Amino acid sequence: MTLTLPSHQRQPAVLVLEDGRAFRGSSYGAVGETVGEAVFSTGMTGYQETLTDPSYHRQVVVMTAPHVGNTGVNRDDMESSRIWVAGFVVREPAIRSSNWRATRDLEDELRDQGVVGICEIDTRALTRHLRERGAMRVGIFTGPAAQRPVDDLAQVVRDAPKMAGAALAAEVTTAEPYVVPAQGERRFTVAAVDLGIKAMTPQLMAQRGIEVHVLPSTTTIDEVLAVGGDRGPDGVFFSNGPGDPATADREVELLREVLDRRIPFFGICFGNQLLGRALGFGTYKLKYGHRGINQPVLDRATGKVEVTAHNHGFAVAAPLDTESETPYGRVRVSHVCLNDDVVEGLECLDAPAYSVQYHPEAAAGPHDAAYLFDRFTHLMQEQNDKKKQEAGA
Ligand SMILES: NC(=O)CC[C@H](N)C(=O)O
Repeated sequence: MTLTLPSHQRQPAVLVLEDGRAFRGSSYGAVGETVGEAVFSTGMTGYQETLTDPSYHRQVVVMTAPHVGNTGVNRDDMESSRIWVAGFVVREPAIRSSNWRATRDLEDELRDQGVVGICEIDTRALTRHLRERGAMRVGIFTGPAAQRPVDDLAQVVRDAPKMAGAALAAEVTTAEPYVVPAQGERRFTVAAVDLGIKAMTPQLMAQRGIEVHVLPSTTTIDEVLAVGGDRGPDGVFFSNGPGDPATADREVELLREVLDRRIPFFGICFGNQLLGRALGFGTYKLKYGHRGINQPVLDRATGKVEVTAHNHGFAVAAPLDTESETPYGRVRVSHVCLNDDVVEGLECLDAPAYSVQYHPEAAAGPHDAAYLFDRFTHLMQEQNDKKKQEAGA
């Protein structure tokens, strides 16, 4: 295990935003260049889960926590098989990892996975800039690339694709279907469409007796219906994932097929945005998004406030104060973010479907919202009971 490089061994590096603002610092992780959308995460812990969350594909993540890498990386906190962030920005890397679960240093992992990063820059100033001007494209240039004129580098950044309009599910989804078995007795079988799924999500379902069939994003309705044999799936789940929900027309059509058949549906994050679209709402890009593990969300049914994990740059445009009439009946906004009133959850009142914009799988994050997984099993149980009654009647 090599220790994180002392600053005198680091290479010069520069971070350049699309509006021309530049921050000079030192290389961190792999040396090279990278571009992506600049976003900031306010999580004080959980950097390994952030780095390996496929929703961060094509995003350069700025950590507002000033000291990163303290607990190294381990085998258990991977949310997928690799790091997905396009780049990583930290104020000060930890000089050494110190945690009983650590298997190696974060910087070694970043370097081995070719993730270009920058450290020793003023991440507070950068975060304030992004809050004021909004999320924008960014480049990190380290080693020889850092010597090029900033104007040239800013042009490289402006030539990179934007996040608005990006369809990215195909780049992160599983190539082949796989099954996560139920723990204990199997009570339900669920088809989970992988738009960038995090490993914790099927785990939390499995703990509740759900056998989870994770399917590629290109899955057809027939493939969904084939899950669970002759009975079909007890429920369908759409995962979190990267990219602009406005581009996901095929997935929205698939979801409508699910809603038409009244199969219980649960969606997280990207899945919430796609339920919104399937119901006829629009989606839009937030100025700088929500990313962190301490965001207050109001459950409007109970009046309770949950402290929750977020990672989204887009949101659903649904009216907060009235129920909406949709092709699938009445729909209400079930959850809102108390920081900015952004829609954080949708509930169909006449169809077995609901979703949340935030992350009840909480990897990393508080477990306040774990009840949403129980709601899925209740919904499936209710629907199965109804079917039995109808068959008996
Ligand atoms: N974590 C997610 O599922 C993110 C959804 C979507 N890509 C967004 O940024 O809003």
